[in-house]
Amino acid sequence: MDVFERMTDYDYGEVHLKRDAGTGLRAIVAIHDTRLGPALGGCRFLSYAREEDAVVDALRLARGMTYKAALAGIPHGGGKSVLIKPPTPHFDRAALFLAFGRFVEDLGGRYITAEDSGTGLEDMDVIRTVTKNVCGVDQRNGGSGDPSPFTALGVRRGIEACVKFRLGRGSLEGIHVAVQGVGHVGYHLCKELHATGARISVADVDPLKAERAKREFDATIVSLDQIFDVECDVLAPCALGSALNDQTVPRIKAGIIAGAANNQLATPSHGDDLNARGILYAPDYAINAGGLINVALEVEGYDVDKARERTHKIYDTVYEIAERSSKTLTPTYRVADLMVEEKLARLAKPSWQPRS
Ligand SMILES: NC(=O)c1ccc[n+]([C@@H]2O[C@H](COP(=O)([O-])OP(=O)(O)OC[C@H]3O[C@@H](n4cnc5c(N)ncnc54)[C@H](O)[C@@H]3O)[C@@H](O)[C@H]2O)c1
Repeated sequence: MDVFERMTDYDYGEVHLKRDAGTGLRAIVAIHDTRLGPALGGCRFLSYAREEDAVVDALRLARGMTYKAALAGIPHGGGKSVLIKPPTPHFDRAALFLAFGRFVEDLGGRYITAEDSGTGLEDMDVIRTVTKNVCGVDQRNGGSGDPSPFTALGVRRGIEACVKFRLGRGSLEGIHVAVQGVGHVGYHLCKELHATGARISVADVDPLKAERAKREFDATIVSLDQIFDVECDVLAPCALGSALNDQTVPRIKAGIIAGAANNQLATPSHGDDLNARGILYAPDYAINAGGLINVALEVEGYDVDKARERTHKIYDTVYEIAERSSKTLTPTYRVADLMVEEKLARLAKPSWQPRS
């Protein structure tokens, strides 16, 4: 694999690799941008068929973090770490995460790690014993807890911005929202929506989760496939990535798409298709930043009121994207990228360095 070619593809200057024979640690830390502050991003612990896939995953995800943090106004750059899961089931997990924590510490504060796929609070608590450059630790240790309610709050505010912009309505009362996936975020989103008087339809592969939404929020359950055909005001994808694809985009009846899932557009051209159909799409990384806003506050000292206050600002960000898109006839996903690129280009200061 040509690492430098991949770094060029993803516009990188800095990728760190670490191997620790004693624990089986094989770690990649990708630091995409530090102009706004130290790179912040989760740590994945997964099996990969090829090492190249792990490196590309880190590069792709860290770049996404730069955009998400910059748009949310968080003083951080984008980073991500990928730990390749040892092939043998018999490894000492605590020792491995301790070795990773030391690696993070050696990076001198340029990268701050957190939970991601395959890692949990216990792993962060292990890392915390050897470095302070970690967030998402246990609430008993000053951590920020479950990010999902904050992500859901941000999505509700983003939906409100879209409804105001597109329908001229200052409230969600009577607005019909179809929620795909009522897991951690989708459940809390339904709770937020129900409290505002919105009408809710839901679909989930897990019938118990759909039933819970029906019971608690008077939601109407529809089949997994039908969720894209619901005659509603807002479609909120809150399940997996690529929900907006060749099969689904032509069927969507909603005038607004605003949900929590990451990477909702199967390809950028699906964002163009939505724009051509006159559907207002709230870019995923703009609207789902509440969880990141919440966890990032651990770096300066966690404060739940500040987390809520900052998450509420997602309304303004999404509204501005909708306005600029409408004025410039540019798809919203592209407007969001441009807003980040303009912001980063304005920064004259050099990359963030630790205080001496
Ligand atoms: N948890 C957060 O704070 C957070 C933050 C930012 C982005 N996200 C993104 O939001 C999405 C949801 O995250 P989560 O933490 O709620 O995950 P989750 O796994 O708790 O919930 C996802 C739900 O979607 C359901 N689902 C899966 N496939 C489905 C399908 N085809 N149709 C309908 N339902 C389906 C699952 O059964 C599950 O209930 C993910 O894309 C995640 O990356 C989450």
